[in-house]
Amino acid sequence: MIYTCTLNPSVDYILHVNDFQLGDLNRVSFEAHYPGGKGINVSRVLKRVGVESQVLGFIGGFTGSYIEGFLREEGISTNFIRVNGDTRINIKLKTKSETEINGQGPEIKDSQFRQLFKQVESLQDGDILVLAGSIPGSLPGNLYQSLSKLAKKQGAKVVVDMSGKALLDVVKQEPFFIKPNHHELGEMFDVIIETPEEAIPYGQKLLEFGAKHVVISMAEKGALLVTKDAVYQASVSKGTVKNSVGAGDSLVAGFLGAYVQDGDIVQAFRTGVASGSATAFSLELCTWEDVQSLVPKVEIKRIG
Ligand SMILES: Nc1ncnc2c1ncn2[C@@H]1O[C@H](COP(=O)(O)OP(=O)(O)OP(=O)(O)O)[C@@H](O)[C@H]1O
Ligand SMILES: O=P(O)(O)OC[C@@]1(O)O[C@H](CO)[C@@H](O)[C@@H]1O
Repeated sequence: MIYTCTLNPSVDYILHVNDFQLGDLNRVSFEAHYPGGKGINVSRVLKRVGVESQVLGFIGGFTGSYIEGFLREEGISTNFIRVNGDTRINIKLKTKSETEINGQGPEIKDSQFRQLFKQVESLQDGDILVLAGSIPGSLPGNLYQSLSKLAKKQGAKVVVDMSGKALLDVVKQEPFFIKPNHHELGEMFDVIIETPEEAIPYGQKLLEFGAKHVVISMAEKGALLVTKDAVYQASVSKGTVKNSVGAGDSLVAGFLGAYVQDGDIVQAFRTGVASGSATAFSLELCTWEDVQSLVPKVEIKRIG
């Protein structure tokens, strides 16, 4: 079973404003809201590509109930831990560019935090645990490291999608797959990474530190897959970007979904990249049809 863990879920409130004026009253031309948070997005896309998963994490209040109900309607299994405060609302403002304002999220108490460890302790050999998104301020910063260690002890594979230097400690737990974007990779090593050539040596460092497969996503420039045997580059097809929120999560879901279905890493990479682009070209998360139409258009070449 695949378990996705979102420590700080959100309701994503999407607003399109044609001619946004800071400090003025602006009227929206389009608005929508969806459950959000990286692990939740991964589970929603997995469902669309035909792979079941269970969503773990902390939710609270009316926003938490909305998320739980929405996922239930989509037929996605959840095992949330309830907290006292309200799950956050994250604003995604699309004007000429995209601006995101993410909330802090509710406080998580020790007793609630221990329940999550119990859930991870019950993972079994062959399970996959996806740890994705930011760690709320009330939880220890090294939480992904401890959860990865525990999951590994249970025989589960771990997938991590997080930003910040803490990923350098998490990779010591030998995650099966990590997906920094090129900015996050640069931040980890205090360098600026603009091109695939600049990214490769740092992807290889993450392998040396313990990660098994590293995908470095580079938005419209595609992505790189770095493994111990080879480096692959994927180029993405051109399209009109409608919403890039969740593109990285869709890459993770497409990769995992294809991997659990046929075990081929390069094909998983191709499906992951197609899924990321399919989401970027949609108003919401990608559908199975969107992904299928882009898979043949992803060009992959071995460059190392
Ligand atoms: N403008 C775009 N055109 C085509 N494909 C895109 C575009 N933006 C993103 N993608 C696809 O989505 C994948 C992930 O995008 P990106 O590198 O922006 O991840 P991310 O920073 O984790 O995204 P986010 O945090 O917004 O979910 C890319 O590898 C690519 O396949
Ligand atoms: O604040 P975090 O946890 O880093 O990111 C949360 C978030 O921006 O990530 C998702 C897109 O990847 C959105 O659904 C959600 O609002």
